[in-house]
Amino acid sequence: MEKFIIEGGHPLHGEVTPAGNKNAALPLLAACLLTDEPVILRNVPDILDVRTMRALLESLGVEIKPLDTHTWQVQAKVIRPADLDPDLTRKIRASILLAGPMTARMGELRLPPPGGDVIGRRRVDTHILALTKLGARVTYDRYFYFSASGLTGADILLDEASVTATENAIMACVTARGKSVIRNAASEPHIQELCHFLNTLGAKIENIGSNTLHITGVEKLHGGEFTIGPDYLEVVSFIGAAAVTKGEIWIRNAGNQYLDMIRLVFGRLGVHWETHGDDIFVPSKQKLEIEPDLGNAIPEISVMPWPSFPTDLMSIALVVATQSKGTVLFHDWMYPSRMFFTDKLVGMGAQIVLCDPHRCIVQGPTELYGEKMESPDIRAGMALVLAALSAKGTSVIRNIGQIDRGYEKVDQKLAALGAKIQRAIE
Ligand SMILES: CC(=O)N[C@H]1[C@@H](OP(=O)(O)OP(=O)(O)OC[C@H]2O[C@@H](n3ccc(=O)[nH]c3=O)[C@H](O)[C@@H]2O)O[C@H](CO)[C@@H](O)[C@@H]1O
Ligand SMILES: C=C(OP(=O)(O)O)C(=O)O
Repeated sequence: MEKFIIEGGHPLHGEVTPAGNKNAALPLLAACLLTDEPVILRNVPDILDVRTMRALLESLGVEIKPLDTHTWQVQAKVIRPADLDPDLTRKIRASILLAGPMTARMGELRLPPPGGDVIGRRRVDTHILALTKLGARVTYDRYFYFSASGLTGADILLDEASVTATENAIMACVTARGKSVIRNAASEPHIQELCHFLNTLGAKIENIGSNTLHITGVEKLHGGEFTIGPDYLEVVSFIGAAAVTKGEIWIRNAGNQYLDMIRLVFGRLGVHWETHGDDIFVPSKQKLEIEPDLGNAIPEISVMPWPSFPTDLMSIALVVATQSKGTVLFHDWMYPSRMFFTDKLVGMGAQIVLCDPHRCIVQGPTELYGEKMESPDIRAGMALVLAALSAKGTSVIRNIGQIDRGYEKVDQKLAALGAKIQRAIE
């Protein structure tokens, strides 16, 4: 196991470029199963989850040739519905994304339970609803078994706007016979990217970015090239890191088109940034002050499906709030375990009342002090890094494999910005 040792109190300065979006890279890699021709993917992030997805795809017979660190040639020329290693599927939530393309192309997949962040129950019912609607049979007895003799387009109403279920439904629809409509579809940036990627391979997906997708099935997809967009979660993590250390940074190729709602919410915490083309400048002279609602009411930051504020950024926003003057209520109804890491912030000196598993009140600003902590999940882990960067003294964060799942070389990027951070083996 590895850990980070962080000496806090050093403002970040300089510039940083985000890696490709983890939650786009994973479905795009899975979608390569839909064609037997070569696909070139650029800006593939070098992170643990992507390595796990690579191992899963290779076990199905997919050939993956890195052309350089971030460019892969992927070819699913001859694939087999092999038994997948449960130790691998358990590592990532995105292993469920093999179900749509494998059922579409091979007519079967035996899938051990998917894993991912331990942040509460993670339903797969919506995936089953979508695939069943297209004519697949799904059985579950500790393992999932998906089978089909050809899929037929359908009008699918998702029972919730699940991100990965929408992705599975899209991948299953693009080569299904006839037309499909996916209603109550999620529309996160990675879903939009998956649609654009599939269209470059010959798919016919319309209304991209909306919650009603229209898909006309095509017989076959061909090869192509695609560049994965920047990870907006990493971009905002760096904005947060600059704000809590009172630093001043540039973020290059930040993917500004996806940051509107996030800018609104961070603005309410007193964090502002300038956009220069696709770059971001976070100035050091920020008055971190929480903006109350009308009538001086305590504001609430609540997560919602896209285009609203994403759950994956709540932990980062929460740490920023500990450094802003005022009071704010955070509400994450999606996951029941994402707020428990607040006890670690309280241990560092933050004033937080955890009202229930879904709600907490933060009052700031409070001085934070270095602590020994464990990273419980990817986003809370990164949030603890931010807290440690702004704290007085030295912090130790263990179990950083959680952070490495989704953040590429985060310690090196922070060190280049002037942070005093070291990676060490336990
Ligand atoms: C690999 C990947 O892409 N993972 C992301 C994906 O996970 P994932 O696709 O697993 O998450 P889902 O969108 O399915 O749902 C997240 C949680 O919200 C609940 N829910 C969701 C929508 C809804 O309308 N009603 C509802 O109750 C689900 O039951 C679940 O508990 O999306 C999540 C929500 O943005 C992110 O946290 C994950 O980082
Ligand atoms: C919850 C997350 O990831 P996953 O769905 O892959 O567990 C995340 O990226 O914040």
